[in-house]
Amino acid sequence: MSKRAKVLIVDDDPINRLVLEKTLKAEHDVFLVESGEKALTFVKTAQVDLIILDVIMPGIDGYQVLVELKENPITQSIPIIFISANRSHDDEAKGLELGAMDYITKPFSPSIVRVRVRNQLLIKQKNDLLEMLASIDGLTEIPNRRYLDENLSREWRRSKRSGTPLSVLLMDIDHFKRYNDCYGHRAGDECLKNVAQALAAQCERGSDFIARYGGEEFAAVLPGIDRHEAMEFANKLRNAVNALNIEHKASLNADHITISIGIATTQSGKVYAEQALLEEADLGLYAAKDAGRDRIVAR
Ligand SMILES: Nc1nc2c(ncn2[C@@H]2O[C@H](COP(=O)(O)OP(=O)(O)OP(=O)(O)O)[C@@H](O)[C@H]2O)c(=O)[nH]1
Repeated sequence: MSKRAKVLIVDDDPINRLVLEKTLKAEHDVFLVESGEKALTFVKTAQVDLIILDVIMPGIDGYQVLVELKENPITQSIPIIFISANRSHDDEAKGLELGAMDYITKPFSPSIVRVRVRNQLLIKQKNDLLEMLASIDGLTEIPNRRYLDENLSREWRRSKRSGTPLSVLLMDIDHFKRYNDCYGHRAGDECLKNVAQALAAQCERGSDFIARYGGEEFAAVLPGIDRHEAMEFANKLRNAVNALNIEHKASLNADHITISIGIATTQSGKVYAEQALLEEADLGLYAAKDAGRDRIVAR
């Protein structure tokens, strides 16, 4: 791995904790907790790349910790290696069936633990890369529709649970067919790429993102942002595209590339359902096009 991985060791036996720490600390950043409860609290606030989990512990046991980690979308992809004095095949099978990546029996060989941890971290790194590649649009290099659908769904549930607003923006490049016809498809691709990068560069908060919705359409998902703030953000996006000043002599509304934007917010008098949020933003976009393009309409 290019950077040191963070490995959490969960074991109620202080000697085991020390030996595991000594085994791994030359290669990884190691954190130690002595119970399942503390492990669950730890992963809520700290990012962890791998967990070595004792099975038998006072309080909640390793199996239960694993079940809870797998139920939480934030922790479900952390690889878990069980470490246990239980040498029965049934126990090992149970651990693996619950979703552990590996099962090591005590007493363990430090050199084998080191290699097994390294292997699991490599698998995790490759899985993360695949996941990332599957979520990025090949042309514009911003998140794709798949990423949008998954994350909008999650943000919508979070907004519903917490009662905080969620705004969605749909954007479309104006008269893009005429741009392709005038400058050619390759120039059209280049234009899409530049517009996408300019839009994505406006997302300063980690929770906001802009994805390619399809063709020459983009969507922004803004958790915690109300209608007024969404309007301000949309203005920033529109200005950013105008500032690119990409010549478009075939456009019917300007001499350069412009975008139209529709906005929908969960708390604008109505509480929209997840899909209705996109449909409302689309109605806003349609109204912005209808009113002359290069403008914003909030629903
Ligand atoms: N170059 C390029 N063009 C694309 C891509 N995806 C979609 N398009 C083009 O985008 C154009 C969209 O055209 P329309 O939906 O008619 O809309 P428009 O010309 O932008 O007009 P308004 O939306 O009404 O302002 C079509 O000509 C598509 O071929 C792409 O990946 N690359």
